[in-house]
Amino acid sequence: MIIDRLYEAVESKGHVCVGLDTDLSYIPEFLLKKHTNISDVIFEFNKTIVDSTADYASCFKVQIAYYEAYGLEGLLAYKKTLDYLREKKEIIIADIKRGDISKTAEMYAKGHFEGDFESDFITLSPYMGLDSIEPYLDYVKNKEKGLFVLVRTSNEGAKDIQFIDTAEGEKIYTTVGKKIQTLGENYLGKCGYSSIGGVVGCTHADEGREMRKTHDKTFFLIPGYGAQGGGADDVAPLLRDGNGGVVNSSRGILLAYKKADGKPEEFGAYAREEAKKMKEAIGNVI
Ligand SMILES: O=c1ccn([C@@H]2O[C@H](COP(=O)(O)O)[C@@H](O)[C@H]2O)c(=O)[nH]1
Repeated sequence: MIIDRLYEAVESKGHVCVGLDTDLSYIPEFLLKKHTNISDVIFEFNKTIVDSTADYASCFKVQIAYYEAYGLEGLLAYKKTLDYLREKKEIIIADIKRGDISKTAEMYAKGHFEGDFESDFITLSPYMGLDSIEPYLDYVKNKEKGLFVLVRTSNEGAKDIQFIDTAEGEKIYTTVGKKIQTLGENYLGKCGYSSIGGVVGCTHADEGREMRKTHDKTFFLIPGYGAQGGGADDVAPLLRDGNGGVVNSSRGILLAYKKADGKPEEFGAYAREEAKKMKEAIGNVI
């Protein structure tokens, strides 16, 4: 099961998941000038970030929106980035947040678990129900692939829907979390966690703490660290026995050189330092 690979990567390298949310405005001027096409610019930036942070990262999350935004050139950069990560044997989470009727989901599964855009894990929205997740399950069971389903997201507006009380007297996100854990029990790895994980932001630590208690088999993808205000203390309640989740930081790592007012040529070194600091900060509180 793919979750065993991720669990082992956390054991050996820590919890940091580097987010490759590469907006052109994050890329230093010297790199923008060096190439004539966008795909090469984005890819060289990503390659430097990957090479610089890999020692401290258990996985990389590639947010597809940042690539789709640049059309075909962006998608070419997306593919080159995935190929490079695979070549380096890094674990790839494609943040695609899909959710659709099962026939369409079959095509999303094929598109992101096979071919040009193949990744190890993808993110899904559960809004359309469990039948929208069904088409991915064969890949989870037989093809070493995994899912992270949105449960309690990191954004402020998460409350608008995820906090609505259900007829059973619990919040929608609680119900979703339970359904994901129940479904996931059919896809457990040797590590005790399921290859069907949940997305739980670290910007609301109290709910996270509750969820961790009941979700003993659900591995968490935890966004919200750094740019969204989450820190190591907020992450700790979401982890369990030193494992159980990976923590994403995108802008915090990609833009570390700008925040420090550092030399643009050294953006990789700043990203590395930030990933190292993050790994250590989380390591110190768990
Ligand atoms: O609840 C969620 C789910 C996904 N995200 C994604 O994570 C990163 C966060 O980026 P930062 O720059 O570290 O804030 C981004 O790709 C989001 O789409 C999330 O933030 N919250």
